[in-house]
Amino acid sequence: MNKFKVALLQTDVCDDKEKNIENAVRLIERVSKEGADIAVLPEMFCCPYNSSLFRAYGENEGGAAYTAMSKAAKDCGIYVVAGTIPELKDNKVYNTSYVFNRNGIQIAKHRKMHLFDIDIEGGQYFKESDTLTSGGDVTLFDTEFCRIGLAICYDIRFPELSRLMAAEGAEVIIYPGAFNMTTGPAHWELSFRARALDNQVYTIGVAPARDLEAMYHSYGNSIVASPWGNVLSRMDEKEGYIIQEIDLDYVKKIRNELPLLKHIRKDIYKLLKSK
Ligand SMILES: O=C(O)CCC(=O)C(=O)O
Repeated sequence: MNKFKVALLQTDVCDDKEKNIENAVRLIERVSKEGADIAVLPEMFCCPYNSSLFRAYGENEGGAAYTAMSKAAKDCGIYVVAGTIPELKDNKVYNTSYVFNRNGIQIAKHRKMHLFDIDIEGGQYFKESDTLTSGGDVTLFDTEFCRIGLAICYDIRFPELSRLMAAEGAEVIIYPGAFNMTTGPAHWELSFRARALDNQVYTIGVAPARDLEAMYHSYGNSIVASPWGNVLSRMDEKEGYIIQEIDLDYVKKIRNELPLLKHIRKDIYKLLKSK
């Protein structure tokens, strides 16, 4: 099985958690009927992207959003990368992505590792660390197709993380994300292309649709970049979805023709996990 289809669900996110969940389920059902194998939701798909709201919209593992995503995966027989959900645990809040297999069983969980604390003059300010706690694990999961790496938005800016995932066998890396109107136009596509090119993987980014009434303006532009570094699919800012075929033979072809990963000089430098 060298090919599979991934659906990027660029959802509208409103201030009603239940409506956001229903909307996600509706789109999962739709893309599963169109033959998608994996459905990917955006970062904070059930919660407005606003630090002060994460706790109020949060839930323990097994809460309403979690359960609905697991059920949708099982009902539709599709993998669901459940964007991210604010996860409550021991009085902390994490920005967490869960993955469910075709039976609705959780097979992976990534807590955002790099918190998005930025202050760009005349542009975007955001401080996730006001309310969020960072995760500490590199996350990969296996499907019948290939091994897939999972990270969240700002995590893409740290090339060591994607290189670790490629070294551990990832051929695809998925990033639920939500860049903004300052950094999105400047760095979103570039980051997805760069991580894809460096590691000779497919990179997939899924963002919420843009809502100009919201406090945070998502850039949208959900994207798939190829192991050659070009863009295969890219949306605009509106709600919708795309289904992109992923060809794993192409990963092998690129890695054979331009063997970057074999040419790493491990005798001179090494990337080490510190735990
Ligand atoms: O890295 C960026 O510019 C945006 C990151 C972001 O929005 C996030 O991590 O949620």
